[in-house]
Amino acid sequence: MITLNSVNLQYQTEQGPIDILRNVDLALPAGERVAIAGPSGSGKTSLLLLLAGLEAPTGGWVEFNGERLDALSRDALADMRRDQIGIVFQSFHLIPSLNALDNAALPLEIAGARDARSRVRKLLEKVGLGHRLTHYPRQLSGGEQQRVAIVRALAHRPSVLLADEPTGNLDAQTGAEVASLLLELDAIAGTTLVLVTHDMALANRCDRVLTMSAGKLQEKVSDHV
Ligand SMILES: Nc1ncnc2c1ncn2[C@@H]1O[C@H](COP(=O)(O)OP(=O)(O)OP(=O)(O)O)[C@@H](O)[C@H]1O
Repeated sequence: MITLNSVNLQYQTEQGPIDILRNVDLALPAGERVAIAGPSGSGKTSLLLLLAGLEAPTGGWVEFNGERLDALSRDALADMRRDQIGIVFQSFHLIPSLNALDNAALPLEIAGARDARSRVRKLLEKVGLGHRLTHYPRQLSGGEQQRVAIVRALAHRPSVLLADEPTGNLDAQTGAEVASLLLELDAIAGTTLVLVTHDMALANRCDRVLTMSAGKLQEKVSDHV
């Protein structure tokens, strides 16, 4: 279970402080899939950064399985991120000089897993990239690159997958295929999913849809209202 408790996030700028997140409460039971929609600039990415422990709230606190992140040492927080969290970005963020297999295996290898490459190879085969293992990112389509990125994010079996517009750079059909793979792998692993997306068809495939508006989080009201 992850909780955000009266979380505020404020940035200091030359024009003065700006409030990015305002009094956000959220409880994510293990295995739940939550979509977060909302206009550009409303604070969705900032929310993911807080959940990943990459940003600290300026008010309130984040809890991960009963432990407050602000009570963890820097090393403990880094370990928690490495072991428990996977992230998929809109623009893939693969390393250009590594092939698909090496890209996807990198976090596992850093974590010292002995079976990293065989585990990742199996996952890449599962997402239909068995024939692309030695291809570099520039030789892969956007959809293929995102599939590599999804394998990279899930290979270490994190308890939480954070996805920031994972289909945002893909055409509709490729996006739908990548989304299906992401949801399928997530379901098999039972990973908690927080998915930021503008795509309401994708959002509605999650258990719950929340909307972010000017730094406030709300349960989405029905489309038909
Ligand atoms: N380090 C920072 N310093 C100051 N302002 C920031 C910083 N990071 C983000 N912001 C501002 O915080 C607000 C929320 O940004 P965020 O990226 O969370 O929005 P978003 O909902 O994810 O938007 P999008 O859908 O366009 O990705 C924006 O107005 C952004 O300009």
